[in-house]
Amino acid sequence: MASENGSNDQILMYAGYILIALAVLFIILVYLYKKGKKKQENLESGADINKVAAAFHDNSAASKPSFSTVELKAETATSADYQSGMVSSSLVVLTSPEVNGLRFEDLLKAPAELIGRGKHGSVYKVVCEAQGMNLAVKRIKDWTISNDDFKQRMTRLNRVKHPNVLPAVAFYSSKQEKLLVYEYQKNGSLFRQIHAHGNQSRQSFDWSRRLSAAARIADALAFMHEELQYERIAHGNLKSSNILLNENMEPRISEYGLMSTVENIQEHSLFKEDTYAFGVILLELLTGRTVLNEGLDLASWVLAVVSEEWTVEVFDKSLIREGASEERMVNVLQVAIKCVNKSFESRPNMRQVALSIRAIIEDDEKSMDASELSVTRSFIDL
Ligand SMILES: Nc1ncnc2c1ncn2[C@@H]1O[C@H](COP(=O)(O)OP(=O)(O)OP(=O)(O)O)[C@@H](O)[C@H]1O
Repeated sequence: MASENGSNDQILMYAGYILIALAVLFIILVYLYKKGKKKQENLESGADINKVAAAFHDNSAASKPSFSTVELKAETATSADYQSGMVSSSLVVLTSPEVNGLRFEDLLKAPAELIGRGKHGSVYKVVCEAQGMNLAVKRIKDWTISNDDFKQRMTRLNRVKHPNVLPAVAFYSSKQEKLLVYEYQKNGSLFRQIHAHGNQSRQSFDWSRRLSAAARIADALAFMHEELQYERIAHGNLKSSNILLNENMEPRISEYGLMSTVENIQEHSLFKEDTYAFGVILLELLTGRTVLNEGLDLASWVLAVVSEEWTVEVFDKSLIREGASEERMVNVLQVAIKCVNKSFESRPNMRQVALSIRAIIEDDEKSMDASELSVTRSFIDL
């Protein structure tokens, strides 16, 4: 009898174990089902795309010189996601014959390298072998512009072309971040050209090349301002690191229209902000100094020096050494000082600035012709 009771207890105990095991199994199955469902929802809402993009950037941000996104693909989106077009459809490729067929996954697959972190985001160099080109991808986080407004702006900007403005070749937009894709410019920026000390490229950046760069940038800005006057899209973040140099060392303004916002800015001051920024670039070209000097911003430093006496002290020593015309440098300095006027109403618009610089170039050319003529005459006289 006692042994019968004992075996009943054992049966009950085992039944209890089985019940507990079944309950645990049930909980695991419910958890896995919910997780799978959530993943599907995320994919539909595009959250995986962000995850892919985030992984793309975080990986290179960890200062890896390059990476293959084969790992990232496994971690985040599956190849079925790509085939379904869910991922690639998020990248809007603007009309550009050079990047025909560029897809989001091409960007993700390609080796990438962080080349700079700015105030508004980071820039990555991406080598796209399929397209046979190098791209620069700018990632902007937390820009409050709506997706629709952003798309509208990019589409509008794409219709305004100028040889000295670098167009975006593609863009991607989500609530959290925007990606802008540009052609990579291997000769770097105007900032590097002006401020790269002690190397040959700076020495070769002589007066006529500086003046020509200034004229092209001014012409391009004047053109963009006129074309985009109605939509009120200015550059908004103009600086020498956003002026890139193409294969012929000609300047191309990058990131046009990415930062300019119309909120709280009076009707005409928006474009005059660009005039101010252009004035600072002129000062960098003239002085060879960076934007911050001895605790002062460049415009205040120049104004302080100039107000003491009209002086050549501000000019880049390498320009003096090469024998650049002091008169012409002073003319450009006068234009720059007008541009950085504290009151935006008193600043010229970019068309006026462009015309002034062209007039200075003409004077420069005339005086060069005249000096060549006098050299020839003196030879003849001999
Ligand atoms: N298309 C490009 N080709 C080559 N270099 C680029 C390209 N776009 C940007 N760069 C370089 O990448 C670096 C980082 O650019 P980024 O625009 O993020 O910095 P920034 O201009 O200093 O700051 P921000 O524009 O965010 O205020 C800069 O040195 C810039 O010259």
